[in-house]
Amino acid sequence: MTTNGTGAPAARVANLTKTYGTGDALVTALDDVTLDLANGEFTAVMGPSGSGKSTLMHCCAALDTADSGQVYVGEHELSGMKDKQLTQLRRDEIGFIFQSFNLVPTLTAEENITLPLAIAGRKPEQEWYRRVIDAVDLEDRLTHKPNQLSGGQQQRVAVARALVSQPRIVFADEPTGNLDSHSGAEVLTLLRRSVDDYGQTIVMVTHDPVAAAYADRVVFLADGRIVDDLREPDRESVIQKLTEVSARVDPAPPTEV
Ligand SMILES: Nc1ncnc2c1ncn2[C@@H]1O[C@H](COP(=O)(O)OP(=O)(O)OP(=O)(O)O)[C@@H](O)[C@H]1O
Repeated sequence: MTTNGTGAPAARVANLTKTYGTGDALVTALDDVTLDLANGEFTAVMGPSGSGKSTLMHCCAALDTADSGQVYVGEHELSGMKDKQLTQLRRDEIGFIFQSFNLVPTLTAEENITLPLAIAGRKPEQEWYRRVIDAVDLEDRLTHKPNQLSGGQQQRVAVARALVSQPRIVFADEPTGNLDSHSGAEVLTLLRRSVDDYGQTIVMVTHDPVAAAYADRVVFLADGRIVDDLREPDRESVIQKLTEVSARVDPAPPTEV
């Protein structure tokens, strides 16, 4: 297996290209993308609809494969791995948070949180588990089923589920897309704290400049390419960059974001 050397970033893609369809229907979803995702950093991925954000995240998270280029998660190079190894990697090294929460409706909050560990035949590391439950502030909701919880509480369960196995990297796909701004802020604060307090690495796709401002870095995609990279973003600088990126894609005068 090819490795990424010592001191590797949490994840790295190198010269990643992915197309869909053929002939007139050919779409280049990713066009020679190279990106390092540093350990302990919170990265937001933004860009117009169809710019390749989900494709990039799915390739990084071993949920999809590219046509060419390399994807590393830690020291593992994904193209060299068999299906069983990829399943193990997803289980042991990667956490996922989806827009639609994706909780199991018949299980309690606590059972949902510990499900990935149960599947892996592992028990939660007790001290870490308590810290996660404490951080997501769900102590009195652990025996509730998802339909007895608000959207924000359900997403906090999903965040706890992603964090409890101490994955190398967490991928979040529009984690606040279905939440009101107050619940969204709670979830984003929680993600931010997991980076600041525990050194968690997070990659989040979002359309929301307010959500992106919680990150350390915002990577902008357009037409399958990385076209900008912003450090220490705030809402205004993100809106400014988004306007510039949209103008590059569509030469019509930029509209207000
Ligand atoms: N399964 C597929 N078959 C064909 N084309 C696809 C497929 N998945 C994605 N695409 C195309 O690849 C390009 C990138 O799509 P992708 O979903 O990665 O963009 P995105 O930036 O996540 O968009 P959005 O913000 O709308 O979710 C788009 O042109 C899309 O239509």
